[in-house]
Amino acid sequence: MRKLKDIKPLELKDDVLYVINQLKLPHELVWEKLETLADYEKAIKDMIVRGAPLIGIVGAYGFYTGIKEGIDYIQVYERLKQTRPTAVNLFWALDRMKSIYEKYGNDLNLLLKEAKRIEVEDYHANRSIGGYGEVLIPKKANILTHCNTGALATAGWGTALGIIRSAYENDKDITVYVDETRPYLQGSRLTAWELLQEGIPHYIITDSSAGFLMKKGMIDVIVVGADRITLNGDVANKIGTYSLSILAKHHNIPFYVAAPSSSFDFNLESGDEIPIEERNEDEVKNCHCCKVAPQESKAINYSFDITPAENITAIITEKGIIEKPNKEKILKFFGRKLS
Ligand SMILES: CSC[C@@H](O)[C@@H](O)C(=O)COP(=O)(O)O
Repeated sequence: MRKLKDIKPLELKDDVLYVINQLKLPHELVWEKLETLADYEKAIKDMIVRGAPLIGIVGAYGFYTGIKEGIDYIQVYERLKQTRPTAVNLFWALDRMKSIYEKYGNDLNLLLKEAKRIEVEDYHANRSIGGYGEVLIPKKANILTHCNTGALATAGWGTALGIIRSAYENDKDITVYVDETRPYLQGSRLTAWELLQEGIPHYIITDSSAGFLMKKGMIDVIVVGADRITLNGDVANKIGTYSLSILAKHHNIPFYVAAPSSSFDFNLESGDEIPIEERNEDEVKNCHCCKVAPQESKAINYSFDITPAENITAIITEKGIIEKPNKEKILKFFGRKLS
């Protein structure tokens, strides 16, 4: 069994949260101190922290911080809810914090405990997803992944990248093909950085190379994460995931989605109902400080897309695997009734 590093994107010290500034990676490892509710709002909005599970965890600590500042709890809840619209984990975590407040009042100890619990549960969920998922990875495999779903996007280890970590930990002979993931470059900046830390063999590829690599037989399996999964098994994830799922279907390559239960939205029937974040067009026209397009051109910058359930081979959760997901299977899996 190989020994892997434990990368943590956040650390609580003397009641104050420190997070890795993901805008500065891979060139600089800078820790930011989040001291006020406004710091938390900015960190999530500006993507200093990102990744569905991580923004849920940071949101929970943000709720605690807002209450500590003496701000009305509904205001704290609403302000944090407005930071990013697509990943349901943020709303799920804020609902947990709000219900603790409504039950016990502003008991800061209890609120901090709940935020820590959300963090620890996520780490364990990832290890479990890794355990279930790595069984699906052949002994020798070329794996394609999109965006960053690793330690940096979660409380540690990761979801889709957690499966890759677990496969490598279990001595599998794997090579990872990392979509660079335009425009924010979560793949080339963050996933490649994590794989380097672990010594996992990998190649960064341009997003548009994925189809050609599949055609050439260079990809055995695709694993991606999720920002929200609806009752019928549709998945919102980083823009480009939908195209990958079509390519996977065409080339008959297994397409797996890895996500904790906190990514499921039982209130929505299908992916059509998921609010899709549109970010500033400048992110497309400028790559960090470098202008890569005429500034007078308009650009479209949807941050996520929807992959229909029919394109998904299986969803891997911390509770087990849902093969060929649909509403009936998802309700049965979570022990919920049809409404
Ligand atoms: C475990 S992270 C799963 C998803 O959140 C991830 O694939 C993704 O789309 C992240 O988007 P981001 O815009 O970087 O927050």
